Amino acid sequence: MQASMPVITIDGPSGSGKGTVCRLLAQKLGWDVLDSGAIYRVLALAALHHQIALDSEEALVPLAANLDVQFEFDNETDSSKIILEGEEVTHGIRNEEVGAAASKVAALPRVREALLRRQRAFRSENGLIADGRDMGTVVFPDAEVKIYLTASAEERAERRFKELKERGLDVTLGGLLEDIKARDERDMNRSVAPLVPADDAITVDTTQLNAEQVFAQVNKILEDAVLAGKLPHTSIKD
Ligand SMILES: Nc1ncnc2c1ncn2[C@@H]1O[C@H](COP(=O)(O)OP(=O)(O)OP(=O)(O)O)[C@@H](O)[C@H]1O
Ligand SMILES: Nc1ccn([C@H]2C[C@H](O)[C@@H](COP(=O)(O)O)O2)c(=O)n1
Repeated sequence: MQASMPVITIDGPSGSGKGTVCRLLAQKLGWDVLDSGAIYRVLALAALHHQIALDSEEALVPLAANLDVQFEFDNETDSSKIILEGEEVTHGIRNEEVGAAASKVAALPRVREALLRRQRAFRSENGLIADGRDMGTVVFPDAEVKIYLTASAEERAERRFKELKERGLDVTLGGLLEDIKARDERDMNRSVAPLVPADDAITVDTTQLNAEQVFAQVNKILEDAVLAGKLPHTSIKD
């Protein structure tokens, strides 16, 4: 069964370029993508809407278990549309406030447990590229290929600064660097599923690489995986 359902996991800290690589890979391979961070972000936004405290595991577990969220593919924009409780939140979840809130709810063990099945259900006959923090360690420990992307906090803050400025948001580089360091600290040091590379992950430090160079390195890793018999050669198109 596994050979027909390969999974590639891409884990790493915020701004390391996971989403960018996943999008490029999905376009190239035609595989499905799990953006697990979006699930935590949607849960955090739902908690904020319902005025549920971000450390209340008791209240967050039922919210997570019954989360009314749909990921709909939008042919017009060639991207996913996220609908929470009937309202589109595709862009509303992409800010630092929701990111920090997601990192807080994600630190609660029973919340993670409640979201596990929903994430594993993304495994698809097409093949799956899974983006997150614990894809290779917890959600898909049997993934055929595991990649860990990283970059210095300063470089990640610069990237985010550029992105948010282009979106017209009023942010400072210093503030974003603080946010990134706080998020790293929480995501890497929580008691459950902390952000660490899986033992069998290949690490790519993207600090000095542009997106094209990162994509080239990831492609090389996939080609090597085909040669090693970990991925079917039919799964990698030129
Ligand atoms: N190698 C790179 N060099 C420079 N900028 C990059 C690189 N990779 C991605 N970026 C840019 O950095 C920003 C963050 O990238 P991306 O969203 O892919 O990171 P991420 O790891 O998915 O972050 P998060 O976990 O917070 O969702 C984006 O604006 C993206 O265009
Ligand atoms: N597999 C995952 C994915 C995400 N999280 C948490 C921790 C992150 O800080 C937050 C937002 O993720 P992002 O969209 O920035 O990738 O969600 C996690 O704990 N596990």
